[in-house]
Amino acid sequence: MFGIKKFFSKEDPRQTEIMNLLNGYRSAIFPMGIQNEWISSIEKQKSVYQITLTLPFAARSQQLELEQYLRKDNSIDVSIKIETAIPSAYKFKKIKHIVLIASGKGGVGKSTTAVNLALALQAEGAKVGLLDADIYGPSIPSLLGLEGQQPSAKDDKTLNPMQKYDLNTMSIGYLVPAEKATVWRGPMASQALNQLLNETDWGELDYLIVDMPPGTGDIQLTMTQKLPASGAVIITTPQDLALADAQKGIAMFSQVNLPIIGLIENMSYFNCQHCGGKNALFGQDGGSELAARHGVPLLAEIPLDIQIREESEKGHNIITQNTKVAEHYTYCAQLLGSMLNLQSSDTTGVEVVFSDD
Ligand SMILES: Nc1ncnc2c1ncn2[C@@H]1O[C@H](COP(=O)(O)OP(=O)(O)OP(=O)(O)O)[C@@H](O)[C@H]1O
Repeated sequence: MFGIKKFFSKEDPRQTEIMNLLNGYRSAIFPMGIQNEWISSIEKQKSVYQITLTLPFAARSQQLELEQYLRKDNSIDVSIKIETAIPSAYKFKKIKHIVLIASGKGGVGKSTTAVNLALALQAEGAKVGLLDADIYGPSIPSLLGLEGQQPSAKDDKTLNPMQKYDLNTMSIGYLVPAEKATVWRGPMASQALNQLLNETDWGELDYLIVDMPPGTGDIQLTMTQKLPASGAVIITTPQDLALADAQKGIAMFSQVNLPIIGLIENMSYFNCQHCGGKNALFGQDGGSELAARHGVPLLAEIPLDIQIREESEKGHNIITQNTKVAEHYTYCAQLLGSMLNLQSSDTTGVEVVFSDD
């Protein structure tokens, strides 16, 4: 990485002050501040300092918070531009990170969360693919409004991914009628996943988000072992049964030494339309307690929201609609990228602790 100093036109104490302030900034997304090698340039144009940051994870919309921080407490007039350059150690083909989205139990909103996280990562500046590994119940085609469409062949051996909202996606649902896949036995399902992963021309991706089949049985374990993943995100709801199954998911990934990037509690609460208050209809704090018990980050508490269900059913992109609900996924995507960056950095690895219970 380049040193910031060479971009200074001449010694300006304000530039050093900005650098120091950015180094000292702390938030959940930047637990260790903005590092010097991420500051590409600081240039004064008229009275405004133009700052370009090149981050190793996708967090484009952090620009506003950082500008506010520099302006408010330190009265520096700044304009920040955030670029993304995720370190390019390819884990598989030209894919930098494969991230598994899993749940111990069906119906907790795993696929919906996988799609919205993929879209949020993309909107924040990453190049993203989405692989539907839920061989028995593929829902990615309908969540992206691509039902009934089929991918084209690149050559005898390779398929072009289906594209929607700038995501590259592949699903068994594009290739086989649903009733056929549901009768497949474990080895066939696992082989189908292998083919979807290996025989798709994914192109260059920062993240490949994989929507795993629900559950923690042999099929999920075999699939996990076959995927060269960087880590897993577990989706749960606050209900006791879902939490108990999420715990089994944590145990399954620990068995194969796959880091848990974090837990997402979906359908956490409901915003009452009348009083505006939060209604914890499925229980309270279950996700945060489970995360704390296992030493994994809680990446988000996503509300039960009618807009999520309605827009998902229509295959719409809720992330680009700038809704309140989109903010949850955006923040979660930034946190996921930041955690993954910390986990994959040699010097600053986050220790993930698994307890026996
Ligand atoms: N936060 C939410 N608010 C409202 N509805 C939601 C939310 N999350 C998911 N849903 C809805 O819940 C239903 C189940 O979601 P989804 O299909 O994503 O679950 P899943 O865990 O992937 O299910 P399966 O395990 O069967 O594949 C869908 O109708 C979806 O629109």
